[in-house]
Amino acid sequence: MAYHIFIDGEAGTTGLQIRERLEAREDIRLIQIDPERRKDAEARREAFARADVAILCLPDDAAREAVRLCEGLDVRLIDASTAHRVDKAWVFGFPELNKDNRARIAEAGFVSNPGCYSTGSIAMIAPLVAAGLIAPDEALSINAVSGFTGGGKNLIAEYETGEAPAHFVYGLNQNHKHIPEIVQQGGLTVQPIFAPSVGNFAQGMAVQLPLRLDRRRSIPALHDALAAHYAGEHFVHVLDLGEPGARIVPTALNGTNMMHISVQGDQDTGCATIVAVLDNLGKGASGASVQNLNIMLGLDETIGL
Ligand SMILES: NC(=O)C1=CN([C@@H]2O[C@H](COP(=O)(O)OP(=O)(O)OC[C@H]3O[C@@H](n4cnc5c(N)ncnc54)[C@H](OP(=O)(O)O)[C@@H]3O)[C@@H](O)[C@H]2O)C=CC1
Ligand SMILES: CC(=O)N[C@@H](CCC(=O)OP(=O)(O)O)C(=O)O
Repeated sequence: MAYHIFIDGEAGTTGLQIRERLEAREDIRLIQIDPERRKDAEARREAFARADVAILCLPDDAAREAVRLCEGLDVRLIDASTAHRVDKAWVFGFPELNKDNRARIAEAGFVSNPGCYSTGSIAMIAPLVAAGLIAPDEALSINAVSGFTGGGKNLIAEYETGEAPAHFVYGLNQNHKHIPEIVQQGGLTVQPIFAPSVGNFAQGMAVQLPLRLDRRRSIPALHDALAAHYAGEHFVHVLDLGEPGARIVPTALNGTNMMHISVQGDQDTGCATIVAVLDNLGKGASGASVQNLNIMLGLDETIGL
């Protein structure tokens, strides 16, 4: 038996990498529409009607429109956009979030994938809030660097034509679209200061969470809480203390659905950083979509990843 899957926006950056991960699979039949009609509501509704699961790889407004097109149809949805991430009617698509979330994804009709920066941020913050090592109202800051594919076709074009700088910081008004989901799913009551940036490399990202240490919140305590949370997980690994060495490279996990989390710092000065490394198009988008699809279909979540 094969499952019928429709990737709405399959020619885009995220959609293309999902298609690459699915097209060789015997258990999946991809539903495709004539590229000329890719924005045609009728053609898309016909595709949704034939699908067991549809994956939305669209700008936010088009994702909202897709949900309207699916009204009355028996199709389950995974949305890679920002449109539904803090919507309580949708299950947040980070299976490793807590002990219940994988089962919720398995049963869900509507799954909203985290953003790429959010995946790294929430992966570090949520377990530490749950362990009482970060207070929900603590003044946190998050610094990050992403490859330019994170900005989709438009930013890719800027880099390919050589217009874009080697590195730039942005999100300076503190209104980045990932902040609401980081607050909600991180278990925070106070908005963190978020400082994203883009470098001249296609894929990969490093997300840093600087933290002050004290006697209770020591480097081993942070490490052990994260290691306990992710024990047994296939795609999220907490590195041993000292393992990353002096340099952490954002591109280290490119082409995979992995995320590595490491804790480093200096107990004497009370300064530490936790760092999450992932591929923005792997665990940050396309890989995560396939992992969630596998979970929703009741399959081994590592198939094709
Ligand atoms: N890139 C990344 O690292 C990540 C992206 N995301 C999210 O995934 C979604 C897709 O992003 P990304 O792949 O980067 O974006 P792209 O711009 O690369 O691709 C978007 C695709 O959607 C198509 N599209 C636009 N409007 C419609 C419509 N009304 N109906 C059907 N198709 C439409 C576009 O077609 P055309 O080009 O012809 O207009 C394009 O193929 C976004 O919401 C993004 O925020 C999430 C996590 C990470
Ligand atoms: C480098 C870059 O531009 N990144 C994008 C986020 C990419 C992403 O995760 O998009 P979604 O929120 O739709 O999931 C940005 O900062 O807006």
